[in-house]
Amino acid sequence: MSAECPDFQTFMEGVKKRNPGQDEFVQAVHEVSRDIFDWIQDKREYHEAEILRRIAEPDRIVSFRVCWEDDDHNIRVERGWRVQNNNAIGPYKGGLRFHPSVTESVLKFLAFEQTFKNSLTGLPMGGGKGGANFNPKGKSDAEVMRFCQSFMTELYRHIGPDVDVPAGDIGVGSREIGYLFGQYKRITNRWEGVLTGKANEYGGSPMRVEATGYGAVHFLDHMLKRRDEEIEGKRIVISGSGNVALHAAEKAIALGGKVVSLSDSDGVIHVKDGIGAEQLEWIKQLKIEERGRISEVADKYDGVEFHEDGEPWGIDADIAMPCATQNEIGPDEAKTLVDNGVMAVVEGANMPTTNDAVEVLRDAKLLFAPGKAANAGGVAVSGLEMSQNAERVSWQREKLEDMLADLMEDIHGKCVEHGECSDGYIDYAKGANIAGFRKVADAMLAFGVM
Ligand SMILES: NC(=O)C1=CN([C@@H]2O[C@H](COP(=O)(O)OP(=O)(O)OC[C@H]3O[C@@H](n4cnc5c(N)ncnc54)[C@H](OP(=O)(O)O)[C@@H]3O)[C@@H](O)[C@H]2O)C=CC1
Ligand SMILES: O=C(O)CCC(=O)C(=O)O
Repeated sequence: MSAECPDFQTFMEGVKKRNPGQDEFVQAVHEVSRDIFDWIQDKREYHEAEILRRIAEPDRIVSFRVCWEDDDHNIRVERGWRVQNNNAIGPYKGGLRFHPSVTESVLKFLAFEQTFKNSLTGLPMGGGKGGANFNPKGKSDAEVMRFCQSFMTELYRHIGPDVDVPAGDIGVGSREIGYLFGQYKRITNRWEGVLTGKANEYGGSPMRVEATGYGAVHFLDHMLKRRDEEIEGKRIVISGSGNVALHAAEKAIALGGKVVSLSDSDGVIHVKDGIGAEQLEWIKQLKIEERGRISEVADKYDGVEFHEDGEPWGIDADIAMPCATQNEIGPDEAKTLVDNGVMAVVEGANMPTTNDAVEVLRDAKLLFAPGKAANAGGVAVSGLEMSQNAERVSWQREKLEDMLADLMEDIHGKCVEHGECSDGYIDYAKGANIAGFRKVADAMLAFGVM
C-alpha cells in the first residue's frame, strides 16, 4: 500500500522522467493532474490504488511500419501508432490523425485527454487515439487509398467493435474512413461498427460530421446563458477551416453570431462584417470537396482580407474558438484576448491553449471551455453511431440533433457542478477534469489492481 500522497511537483517530476522528450503528453498530464491533486487530497482510496499514475500510463501502444507506393512508383515508409490509453468504462475510442507533426507524444496526449472526454459524455467509451506521420495534403485519391489500406492491414488486428473503435481527426475525414473501413471489411470478411464517422450509406450516423462544431457552440450557448448573455450579435474569431471550425461557424451563424475569421496553416481570413451563410457554403465546398486553401476566399469575395501566416487572436472579437490544433494560444495570445475584451474562449480543438495561457484566462475570469468538454459532441455522436450499428438501426437526424443538444447540456452541467468556485466563477477546466476523472477512477477501483 502506498498511502503516502506525493506532492504535485514530485508526481510531475516522475511523469517527466518516465516520458522523456514527450512535451505534449507531459503538458496534458500536468493540466489534468493539478486539478485532480487538490480534489483527491482527502480521498485516500485513489492514492492507495495509484489511480492517477495508472491513468497516465497507457494500457498499451502499438507502433508499426506503413509502406505504400506513390503515383511515381516510389516506395514510401511512414510510422503508424495506436495508443490504447484506458478501457475501464468501455472499448477504447478516439480518432486517427494523419499529419506530418504526429509523434508518439502527440498521440499519447490525445489518448489521455480522450479518456476524460469520453467519460464526460456519460457513454460507455474508453480512451484511445492513433494515426501516422503521413501527410494527405497534396496526395492523389489513389495515394491516400493505398496508404489507408496499408495502415489498416496492420491496425485491423488491434481493433474491433468491442475492443477499440477509431474515427477521424486531423487529416482523416470521410474519404479516409471509407478506405479504412473497406480494407477492414476485406481482411476480416465482417461488416461491423469498427469505425465511426462512416458515410450514411454504409452505417454512418446523421449529425456525426456536424457534431463536434455544433456541440462546441451549444456549450458556448450554455456558458453565455448563465451570464445572461447570448450568441446573437457576438463577434467570433475561429481558427482552422476543417471539420470542427466550419461546423462551429455554421452553428454560430445560425444562432446570429458574427464569425469574423477562419484560418489554415497558410494564414487567416478576416471578414469584418461576418461570414454570410451562403459564403460559408462556398467555403465548405472549397475546403471539404476541393481541398482548397483559405486564401482563395479572399480571391473570390470582396471585403475578405487574407493575412499570410497570420493568426486570428488579434482581431477584435467577443468570443474566441480555437479549432485547428494544439498549442495555438500561448500566454501572449491569451493576454491579447484579455486586453481586447474577449469574454469567452471555447476550445474546439484538443489542447489548443497552453497551460500558461489557461492561467492568464483564469486569472482574468474569462469563461474558458476546455476541449475535453466543449468538443465532446463529436465523440458522443460517435458513441451513438456505435449504438446504431450494434442494433442494426439508423436514427433520424432530428433525433440525433436533440440527443447532441441534451448531451452538451449535460456535460455543461457536470462542469458547473464540479467547477463552481466560492466567488461564483465557474472553472470549467477543473469541473471537466474532476467529473471526467471520477467515473474512470471509480471503475478502476472496482476492478482491483491491474
Ligand atoms: N473531427 C472531430 O470530430 C474532432 C476533432 N477534434 C479536434 O479539432 C481539431 C481540428 O480537427 P478537424 O477539424 O477534425 O481537422 P481537419 O483536418 O478537418 O482540419 C484541421 C484544420 O486545422 C488546420 N491545422 C492543422 N494543423 C495545423 C497546424 N499545425 N498549424 C496550423 N493549422 C493547422 C488545418 O489547416 P491545413 O489544412 O493548412 O493543415 C485545417 O484548417 C483537432 O485538434 C482535433 O483533434 C476534437 C474533437 C473531435
Ligand atoms: O469520434 C471519435 O471517436 C473521435 C473524436 C476525437 O478524436 C476527439 O474527440 O478528439
